Amino acid sequence: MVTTAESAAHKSQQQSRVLIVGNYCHDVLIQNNAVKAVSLGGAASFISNVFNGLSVSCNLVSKVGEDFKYTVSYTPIVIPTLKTTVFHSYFDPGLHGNDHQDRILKRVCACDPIRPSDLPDTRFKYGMGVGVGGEILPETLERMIEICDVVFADIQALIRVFDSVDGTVKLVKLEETGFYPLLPRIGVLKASSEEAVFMDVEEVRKWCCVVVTNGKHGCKVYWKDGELGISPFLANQDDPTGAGDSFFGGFVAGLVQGLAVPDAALLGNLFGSLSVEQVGLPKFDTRLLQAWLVSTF
Ligand SMILES: Nc1ncnc2c1ncn2[C@@H]1O[C@H](COP(=O)(O)OP(=O)(O)OP(=O)(O)O)[C@@H](O)[C@H]1O
Ligand SMILES: O[C@H]1[C@H](O)[C@@H](O)[C@H](O)[C@@H](O)[C@H]1O
Repeated sequence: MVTTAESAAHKSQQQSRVLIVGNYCHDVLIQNNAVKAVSLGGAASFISNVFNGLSVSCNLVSKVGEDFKYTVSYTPIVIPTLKTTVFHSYFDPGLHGNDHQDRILKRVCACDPIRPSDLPDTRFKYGMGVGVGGEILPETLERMIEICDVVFADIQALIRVFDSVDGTVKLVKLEETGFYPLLPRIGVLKASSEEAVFMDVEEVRKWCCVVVTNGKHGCKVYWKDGELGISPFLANQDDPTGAGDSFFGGFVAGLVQGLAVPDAALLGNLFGSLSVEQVGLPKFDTRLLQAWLVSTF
C-alpha cells in the first residue's frame, strides 16, 4: 500500500524539474586579517535559497563531510571520512597590489567530487552544473547532459584550479579543460566578467547561450546572432559573495516559471542585487518579492 507520505514524496519528485549539482561549503570571509563572517556557501546553497524564495522545487546533489554544520533544505550526501569543502575569501582593497581584484579565494579543504553514479536515475527538464571547488568532473557534466533536457553551467565549476600548497584559486582557459568538447551540448554558460576572459565568447556563443554578469552594471546575454544588455538594480553592497550564484538562481527559476530570457535575466539581476546587500546567504522578503513580480511581469 502506498502511504500518504510516500505518495507526497513521489508527487514532489515528479514535480521537481530542476537538478542542481554542486557541493555546499563553509565560507570564511576575512577582511584586514580578521574573520568578518563564517557562513554556509557553495553555489548550490545560494541557488536553492533563491528557488525557495520563489517556491520553485528542485533536486540537489551535494557532498559534505561529517563536520558540515548547517541545516539545509536539501540534504547532502555525507562522506564520513572527509571534511566539508572550505573557502577562505580575503577582501582587502588593493590586495597584492591588484586594484582590479577585490577578492583572493583559497580552497583550504576539498570534499569528494560528485560522480555520475551520484546523480539520480531520473530525467529532468533543467540541470545546473554549479560546482565551486572542482567537484564537477567532465564525466559528471556529461551525465547531466544525458539526463537533463537543458543544462546550465557556471564556468566557475569548469575552469578553477587550486594551488597545491595553499589552495589559492586560479583560473585556466576553458579550451584547456576537459569540459570544452561538451559546450555544444550545453544550453547556457554563465560567467562573471572576470571569468569571461578565460573563454573566447565569440567562439562559444556559436554553440550555446552565454550570460556574462558584470557586478553593479548588470549582465549581458550573448547568443549566436544577437546580444542584449540587461539593466542592473541599485544596491548597497556589503558582501559580494554569492551574487553570481543568486543571479543564476533567479535567471533559471525565471525560465522554469516560463519567463522569456531577457525577463529571466532581469530577475537574475534582482536576486544578484539583493544578495550583495547581505552577508552570507541572503534572506528575501517574500511579500515584497511577490509584489515586484506581479507589477513587473
Ligand atoms: N553592487 C551591485 N549592485 C547591484 N547589483 C549587483 C552588484 N553586484 C552584483 N550585482 C548583481 O549580481 C550579478 C552578479 O554579480 P557579479 O557579476 O559580481 O558576479 P560574481 O563575480 O560571479 O559574484 P560572486 O563570485 O561574488 O558570486 C550582477 O550581474 C548584478 O545583477
Ligand atoms: O560560497 C561561495 C560562492 O558559492 C561563490 O560563488 C564561490 O565563488 C565561492 O567559491 C564559494 O565559496
